[in-house]
Amino acid sequence: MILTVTLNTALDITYHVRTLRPHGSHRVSEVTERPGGKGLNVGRVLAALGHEVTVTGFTGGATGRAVRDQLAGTAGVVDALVPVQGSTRRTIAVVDTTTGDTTQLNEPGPAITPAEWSAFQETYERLLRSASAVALCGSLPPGVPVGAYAQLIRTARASAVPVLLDTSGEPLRRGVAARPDIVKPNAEELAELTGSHDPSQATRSARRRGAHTVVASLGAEGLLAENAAGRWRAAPPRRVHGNPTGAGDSAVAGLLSGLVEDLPWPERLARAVALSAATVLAPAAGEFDHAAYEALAGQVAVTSEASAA
Ligand SMILES: O=P(O)(O)OC[C@@]1(O)O[C@H](CO)[C@@H](O)[C@@H]1O
Repeated sequence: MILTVTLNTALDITYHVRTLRPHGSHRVSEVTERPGGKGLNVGRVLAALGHEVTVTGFTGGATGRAVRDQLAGTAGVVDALVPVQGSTRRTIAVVDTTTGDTTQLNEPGPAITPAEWSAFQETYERLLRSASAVALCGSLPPGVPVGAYAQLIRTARASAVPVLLDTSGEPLRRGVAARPDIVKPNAEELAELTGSHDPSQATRSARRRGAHTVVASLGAEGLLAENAAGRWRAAPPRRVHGNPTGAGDSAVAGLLSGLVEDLPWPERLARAVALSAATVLAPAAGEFDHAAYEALAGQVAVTSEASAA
């Protein structure tokens, strides 16, 4: 199975409003509630692609129960979430239906105790024994050490399980230094990590810091990937409009499925870009428009660039 880790799970609430105005009062025309946090989205997309998935991380309180109840109805996803005393956070995405822009509000998450963190590490080590790959995704809730991902990467590497990291800030910096197989930052996270706003320079710099393969998500422009074998750009055939929440998570699902199927890198990237675009066309994170995915899959342009120095 593929294992995804979401230490800061969420109940994702998406509101649609006609025009979002700061200081204004708004009528919500549509609301959806879904299990969220990046790794849960990755897991749902992987399951929809036909992979066996186990999700772990922390959940607690009434929001945690809502997350678990919905996951229980998701075919192909095994729930190995670790219960905690605190309450799973809510994250709010407000979609302005006039402009198509999305505004996000992410709560910090529950405080995790040292005993809960230890319980998680035991669960993680046990699950790694039957994992073909693991993805470590999203922010850290309060109480989890900032070097948590670095530690989880070292554990995965010691168990010879390929590991992908998708996070930001200091957890990303420390995680990259622990030499993950793949790191998938967006342009902003990559610039913060490396100090460079030039994606080509920044991917190279992130590799020098320890990541074997760097896959940078560049929004509507697609992906830029670099490893010892080469450098590729993968771009969707056209700009798609919709809710981008979770588009990066679908790209991660595409990369992981390609990894366990042992696809060549250009095919992995094409799949990741098609899934990502098809997610923008779906109303909520962790879902994608299947017909659009099928249509886009053959239309992603992947070009090989001069190899990295
Ligand atoms: O606060 P984090 O963990 O960085 O991001 C959380 C989050 O915004 O990311 C997902 C979309 O990628 C949402 O499902 C989720 O709520």
